[in-house]
Amino acid sequence: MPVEEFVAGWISGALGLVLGHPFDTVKLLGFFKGMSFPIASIAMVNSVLFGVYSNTLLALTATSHRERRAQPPSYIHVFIAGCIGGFVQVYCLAPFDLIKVRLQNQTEPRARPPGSPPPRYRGPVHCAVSIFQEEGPRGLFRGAWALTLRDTPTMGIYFVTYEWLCRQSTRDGQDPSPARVLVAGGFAGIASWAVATPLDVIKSRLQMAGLKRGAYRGVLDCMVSSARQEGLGVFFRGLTINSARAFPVNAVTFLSYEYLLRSWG
Ligand SMILES: C[N+](C)(C)CCCC[C@H](N)C(=O)O
Repeated sequence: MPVEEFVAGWISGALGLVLGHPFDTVKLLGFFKGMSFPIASIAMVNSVLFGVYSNTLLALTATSHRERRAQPPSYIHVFIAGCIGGFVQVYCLAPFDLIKVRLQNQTEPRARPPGSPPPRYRGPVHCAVSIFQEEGPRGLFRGAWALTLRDTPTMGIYFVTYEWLCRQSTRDGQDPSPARVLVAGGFAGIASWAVATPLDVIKSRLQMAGLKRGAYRGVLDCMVSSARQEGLGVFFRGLTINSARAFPVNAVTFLSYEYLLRSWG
């Protein structure tokens, strides 16, 4: 199994993340604080995504990434490979994403009034250990089903949008220009996040609900009760910030992925 796609996915995920972190944190001070945990986790998750995607395309079309400009795969193959990549990466992403959501949802120590109790989780490792102890090993996968529903089809959309935009105004057999790759990567991020946002809202609610037992019975129950209480607008919460973040993150991720692979021949 060719591994360079895994390595390129690793590095490009880390580079994309550096740009996305301020959007993820949305706190004006300390933008780049606490980045080592997301870098390590997202790099690994991106490596699995791009590695599985590329190797699935190899299995489906018998073309390696070097041959794919001369013999472009069909969009249906790109979509299937993207869905499989998205499905597999969820099992890597789920515990990291849960920890990220739990940490981001606790009030910053400097924002709490004096005398209030200390934050529940002291950092990523403490958070993982506490979830394991308080909610069991399965607790670390809370929201994983919603994450699977969110990422399987939308990663297909992600790679199809990228390929389609790259092929526009690029002559057959030629590599797309760096500007093309940036734009295609950026819009691939926006398109996939636009479709992913409703399930992203549900996923985060299920991940937080682990703290209050019995809050929701599952994905459907969470969808119905959120919509009943807050209206359909609830499914679009965070759409603007997700899209604003998605453009730079995915532009840089695809640019570095493509150029790392090209530079390795
Ligand atoms: C499938 N979904 C839309 C959720 C994500 C697609 C882009 C993934 C990228 N690592 C990012 O964080 O933007």
